Amino acid sequence: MSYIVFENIEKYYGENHVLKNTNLSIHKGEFVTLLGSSGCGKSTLLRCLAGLEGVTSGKIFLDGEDITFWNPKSRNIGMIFQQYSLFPNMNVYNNISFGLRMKKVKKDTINGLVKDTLKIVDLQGYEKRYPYQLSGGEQQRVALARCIVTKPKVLLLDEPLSAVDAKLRKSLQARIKEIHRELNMTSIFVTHDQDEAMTMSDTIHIMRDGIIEQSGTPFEVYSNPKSIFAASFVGNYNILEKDQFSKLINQEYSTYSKIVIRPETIEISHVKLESCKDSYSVSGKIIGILPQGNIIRYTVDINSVSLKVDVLFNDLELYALGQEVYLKFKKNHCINL
Ligand SMILES: Nc1ncnc2c1ncn2[C@@H]1O[C@H](COP(=O)(O)OP(=O)(O)OP(=O)(O)O)[C@@H](O)[C@H]1O
Repeated sequence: MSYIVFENIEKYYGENHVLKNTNLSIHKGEFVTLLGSSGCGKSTLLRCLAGLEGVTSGKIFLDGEDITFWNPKSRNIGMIFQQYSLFPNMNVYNNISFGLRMKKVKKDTINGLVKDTLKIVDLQGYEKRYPYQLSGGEQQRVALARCIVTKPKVLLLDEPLSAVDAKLRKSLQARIKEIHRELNMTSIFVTHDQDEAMTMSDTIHIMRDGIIEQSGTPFEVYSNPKSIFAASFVGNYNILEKDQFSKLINQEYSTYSKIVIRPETIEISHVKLESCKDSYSVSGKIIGILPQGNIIRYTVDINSVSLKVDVLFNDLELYALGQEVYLKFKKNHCINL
């Protein structure tokens, strides 16, 4: 049975129709990511679950109970935002213990819980520091500690890493994943960063304009996007019109769809690559070279059609602008959408 269920959710802000008959089910212990462009309703969905916003219509269930009209406190849901939102006048201990003190938990119990939680977020010894004495990453870990110390049923993370630099972001991603595994806490993560979604999630829900466009494991949505929108969100697909594709393979291609091909599935060589029944072989000229970390992205012109090809940046062959090259790609890697 699903642990969290959004059932036919409609949400209007005045005239603005934000959630449009949104349906979504999440299992207990799952790490789920909502991935979508700015303004598509990701935060609104989280805020409705936390009870910070009411829904216009529809129902929300948590652990078998209809919580649609429950007040936020009784839902037992923790939420972390992009802004660290710590109390600036409280030290780390008091920030973390705040929720427990409000619940009138015994002092000894609080001490134990804060100590255990500081260990989980790797901040032992930071109890007396104030937020201004912490780095951005440390502040975000305190915010995480403050949230998990009350053992919420669900952890909501609304772009918690968008304000930290790229390197720290990677290590916090890993830490959040570890904590999720240790505590087996059902978590919903919001991002518009596809790499982050791929790294973190058991399931990705791609959201578009208030509806869930596609759901699946990172592998499923990456290897089998169901729409051009989904393809443009996960991976860097070559998206070709039918006419362009026909020009590319130099034969009439008889579907009315668009064709998408992932750049890393295309083989490139300076020698002719023999075609076979399950693949296409073409030749073209390098018209663009773009190093991207450990990958080089070549743009190749084939019969006036541009194709991006990604190659691992190792000590194998490099190609020069203007060079004639041969490409080969499998027919089952050409996805019709
Ligand atoms: N409190 C509010 N009052 C009125 N409109 C709002 C309110 N909160 C959000 N909106 C509008 O609802 C729409 C969805 O906003 P939401 O914050 O859910 O999007 P999002 O997908 O989380 O975007 P982002 O990635 O930019 O955070 C936007 O058009 C936004 O302007």
